[in-house]
This record gives sequence, C-alpha cells and structure tokens, in this order.
Amino acid sequence: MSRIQEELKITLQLLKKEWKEDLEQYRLKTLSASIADKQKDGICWYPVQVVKTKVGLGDRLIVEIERGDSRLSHGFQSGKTVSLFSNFSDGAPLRTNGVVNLVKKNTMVITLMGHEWPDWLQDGKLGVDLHFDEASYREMEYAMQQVIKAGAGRLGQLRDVLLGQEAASFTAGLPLVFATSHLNHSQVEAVQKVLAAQDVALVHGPPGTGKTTTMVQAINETLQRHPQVMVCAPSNAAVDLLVEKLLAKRISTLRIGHPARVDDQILEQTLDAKIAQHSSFKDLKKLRKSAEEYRKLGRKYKRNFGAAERQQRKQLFAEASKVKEAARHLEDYILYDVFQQNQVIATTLVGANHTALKGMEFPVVFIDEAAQGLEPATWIPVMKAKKVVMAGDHCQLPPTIKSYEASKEGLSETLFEKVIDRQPEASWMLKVQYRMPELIMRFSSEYFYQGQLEAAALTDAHCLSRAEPVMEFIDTAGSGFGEHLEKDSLSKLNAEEARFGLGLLEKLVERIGVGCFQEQQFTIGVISPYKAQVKKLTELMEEGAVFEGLRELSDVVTIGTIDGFQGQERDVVLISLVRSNEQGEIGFLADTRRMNVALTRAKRKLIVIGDSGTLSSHPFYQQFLDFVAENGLYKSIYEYMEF
Ligand SMILES: Nc1ncnc2c1ncn2[C@@H]1O[C@H](COP(=O)(O)OP(=O)(O)OP(=O)(O)O)[C@@H](O)[C@H]1O
Repeated sequence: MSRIQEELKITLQLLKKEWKEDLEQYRLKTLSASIADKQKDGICWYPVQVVKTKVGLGDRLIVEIERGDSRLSHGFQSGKTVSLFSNFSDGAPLRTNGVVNLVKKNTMVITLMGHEWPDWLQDGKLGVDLHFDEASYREMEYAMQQVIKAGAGRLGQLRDVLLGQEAASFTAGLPLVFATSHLNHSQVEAVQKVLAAQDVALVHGPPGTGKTTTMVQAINETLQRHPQVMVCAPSNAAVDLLVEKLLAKRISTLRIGHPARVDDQILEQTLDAKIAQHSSFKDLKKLRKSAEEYRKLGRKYKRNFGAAERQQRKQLFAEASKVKEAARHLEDYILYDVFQQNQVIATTLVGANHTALKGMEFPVVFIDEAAQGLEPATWIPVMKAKKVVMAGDHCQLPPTIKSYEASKEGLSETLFEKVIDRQPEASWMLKVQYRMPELIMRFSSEYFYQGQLEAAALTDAHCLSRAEPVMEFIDTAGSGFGEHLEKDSLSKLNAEEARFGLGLLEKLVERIGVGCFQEQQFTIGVISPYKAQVKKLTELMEEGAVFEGLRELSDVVTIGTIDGFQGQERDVVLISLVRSNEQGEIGFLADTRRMNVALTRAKRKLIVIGDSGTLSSHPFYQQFLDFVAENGLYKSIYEYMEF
C-alpha cells in the first residue's frame, strides 16, 4: 500500500471518529429521553396538529403541522431530516421520515419521504423528532474506501495527482478562451489554467475576487468543448447560488437534491420539477394510476373465494405488474431525457452519489467553496470525474467538525488545502476584488492575505450616498446589553443588541429612503455568528410593530448566520456579534475565519456591532478595534442613546 493510501486510511479513521462523536452527541440528547425532555432539548415538537396536506412537485407528500406551545426554542431548520410520529396506539410510536421545508415560530412544513400518506396521520397524538442523518457519513465512508482501493484507473490516477504523488499535467500552450470581456486579466488566466489542466486546477479566490464568476466562465468555456459537466459545492446554499449564476448565463442546469433543501428560486431546475414538466410525464402518471387500480381491484377478493376468482385475482395482479413495468421503463426514459437536455448537473458533494447519477462520469467536475468541504465528502464527486477543478479560500470558513480530536488529528485539513500545498503549479490566486470599497476590504486583506488584495477601481463608487459612511463599528460597551444563553439550544443571544441593530437599520432606511432602496434594488443582510440571535432578529422583524420601513423592504432583507452567508453579498450588511460578558469570553468568535467571511459580505455599507470590552480579550479583535479607531470608524453606543 502506497504512502498516500496509508494517509487516506488515517483520514477514514478520523471520519469514523467524527461519525461516532456526532452520533454520541445526538444520543446524549435523545437516548431514553422522554418527550418532555426532548422538547426541552429542542429536538421534538409534541403534540402537533396537521394544518394542511398537499401533493407537491414530483408527487411528494407535503404536510404542514402546528404546535400549541411556541415558547420552547428548538433546533429544527429547513433541510433537516425529521421523523413524524404518532403515539395514538399502544406500543412503539408509528413513524415516517421527512425533510423540513420551512419552520416558523409554531408551524413547520415537512415533505415526507414515502409516496403514501400514513394511515395514522389523522389519528392525533402526533409529534415530530429531529433525526440523526447517517446517510452522509455512509456516502463519505464509501467514497474513501473506493479511493483507497482504486487501482490504475482514472480514480487511482487522480488520487495520486491530487495528493501529490504524481505530477499534475497541462496541455502545452495557452488555450483560447471566448467571451471573457467581463473578466480581468488574472481571471482570464485562471480560466486558461482550468482549460489547460489535464488532471486538476485550483482557483484560490479571496472574498469578492470573482472566484464564483470565474468558475461560471470556466464552466461556460468547458461546455464549448464537452457536452456536460458536473458542478458541486459543500452546502445546498452554495450550489443554489452557482445554479442561479449559471442560469443567468443561459446554461441549462439540472439541480439534483431534495426540493425541501433547494431554494425556491430554482425549484424549477430540480429533477422533480423537470420530470413533472416532461412531455411524457402525464403518460407516466396514467400508467402509475392504472397499476394502482389493478392492484386495488385484485385486493378486493376476500380470503374465501373459488378457483375462478383466484384466477381473476392472479390476472389482475399480473396486469398490475405489467403496467408497473411499463411505468418503470417510461420513468427511465424520462430520466435519461432530462439528463440529456441539461449541460450542467449541479449537486452538493454528498449528493454527487445520488441514485439518479449511478454509473455516470463527467469530463470535468467543478467544486466551488471547496475549502469548506470535508476531505471525505470532496472525494464523492471526484469518483465521477476525469478532471477536477476546485475554487475556494482556506481563509474563509472551514468545514464544521464536531470531534475535537478528529479535527486536531487532521480531519480539518481539506482536500483543497492539500492540493494547494502539493500541486502549487495547478493553482491560481485572484487578487482584485470587486465587491467592496477599499476601506471595507482593508482589514481582511492585511490580516488574512498579507495585504495582497486590491480593490477594483469601480468599487470607489460603492456607497449608499456620498454622505453615508461605508463602514462603522458601534461599541456597545457600557450599554448594559448583555448576552444570554438560550438554554435549550445552548446558543447565545443578545436581545437588546438585536433590537438596537434593527433600529439602526430602520434609521438608515429612513435616511436613504424606502423609495431609493427599491429603485436601486439595494439589498440588506443582517448576520450573526449565533443561531439564537438570528432567531431573535427574525422574530423582532416578523412580530414587532416597529421597524416599519425595514418591513416594507422585507423582500430584500435577509437575516442569517455568518456560516449561511459564505459566498453571498448584500449592499448593506449589519453584523451583530452578541458576546458581552465580564470574563472576555468570545467562544467560537475566536475562529477568525468566520469573521473574515462576515466582514467581506457588504458592497456599500458595513455596520459591525459589538462590545469592545469583551472582544478586546482576543488579539484579532484588538487589532480590529485598533483598525476602526485609526480609520475613524469607531462610534460609541452613547451617540445613539435617543433610540
Ligand atoms: N471582472 C469583474 N468585473 C466586474 N465585477 C466583477 C468581476 N468579477 C467579479 N465581479 C463582481 O464581484 C462580486 C464578487 O464576485 P464573486 O461572488 O464571484 O466573488 P467570490 O470570490 O466568489 O466571493 P466569495 O469569496 O465571497 O464567495 C460580484 O458582484 C461579481 O459580479
């Protein structure tokens, strides 16, 4: 076994450690816990009532439930796997699994996994549990095993190149690129690098340098040479963002993934939607219905019946099987046709092994935000690739790892980082950023990129109005705004800071004018490291009688975690840092890469709210505070006390 195979075996062991830890944490919360305990832990809603049921895209069954007590906080989020259960009958609860589409304060919309409504749905005593999702771990484990044992085939060759055992090869001479007038010179060179690579190319793009823009162009160019490619990213949000950009370029894209995990804007691109829109779908539905009718007729015969009835029943069942078989063939044809009609197949890393993709190979697999993907997850799409192109930035958010040990022993190192280190000639760094004015960029550039980032000239004009400062830090020290621990989720929140932040935005909207925001299509992002704070901000926006101006703009206001904002940008960004305590504890704010993401999302105005007394205990934040003071960006909360 080669050195790199040994290395991969260690990575597989670390993955198993992470799996175990994740499962253990889940078990700790659920094992032998009563429903009341699980409710307190935020992993169960009980009792719930069915408010609405409907059949959605791809004939998926969708149920909306409502809970009575909306005071308890919880960890349900769209995209999570859940189990809907009924305690109506004696014995173990009856269960069916589903995926959460949407959660509001006391309602939740769930798409069920099965294709038949559970008979017990109307029986009452219903509840919903958060489920441990082992499928992703299984996919990662399988991929690692395949990569370890790969022989002389393409996977084995790619493994050896990606992990630095073999040299990466490139075609001689610079490939011709078309229609790149909107790219700068360095971005064009990155596209050329991608096209010239035989095995792997890597685009390292600090924030706003057009890494995604360059990837989209590289995909476009590749599609002049190949009919179809695969495009992946670690998170659903990042895949959706890419799909939006591909669609804007009129590149036909098929989004593989559960519709409940896909953004509404691109639901039309999902496999479910494309199957439903296919010209033969009506015939497929008719065939399925007729098979079901034959089966129902056959089932009507009771136990005691004679030979003639037996014969008839046999015939009905045989007919049902025949029609079902025809439906299966038609389904295969529709699937084949849908795949043929799309130039790009887009999915998350883990989704790359979706059953609909079985046996498929792609001349090029593109992976965006690759620095956020666990190594075992990144190998999943690589198994389907002849060549791999990755884009990312290891100074932004790393993959989330629950096991401290696994992380320390090496699982935190991504495949992206390994390729940057081991195949430096395959990577290309972009240095000119187009998102934000130089002032917003400066701290991130100096701290994370040795001052190498440049702001494109056009960013000088990025502001809301000439009078409006592009960056502000508002110090809440001394205000008495204190952080709280949300007991159930163990997440932190700072309600006064949330209220103050929204009030500040409300004033900003008043100053600039709702009309101006609408006319210029300015967007607003309100972000925080903590989920509990995001929930608080959302509640305040939805429920309060205040913040009218903001509510008028609610279509363009997004509230989310910093992690969920990676890769995105807004005209105005407000960061609520939450932490405010005497001990100077800053928790996971200490992962400065999260702050690098947060500080680099704004195009025209960035407002950071935090408590300097708490933050200054960490050298990174001390440097940030020095930066804001030196550049005249510091304001104390006392200047706003009329709020
Ligand atoms: N050559 C260019 N000319 C003008 N604008 C550009 C150019 N390249 C990118 N942009 C713009 O810069 C902004 C950032 O681009 P993009 O989102 O592709 O950056 P990114 O590197 O992926 O950012 P992040 O690291 O934050 O995900 C976008 O608004 C994009 O349209």
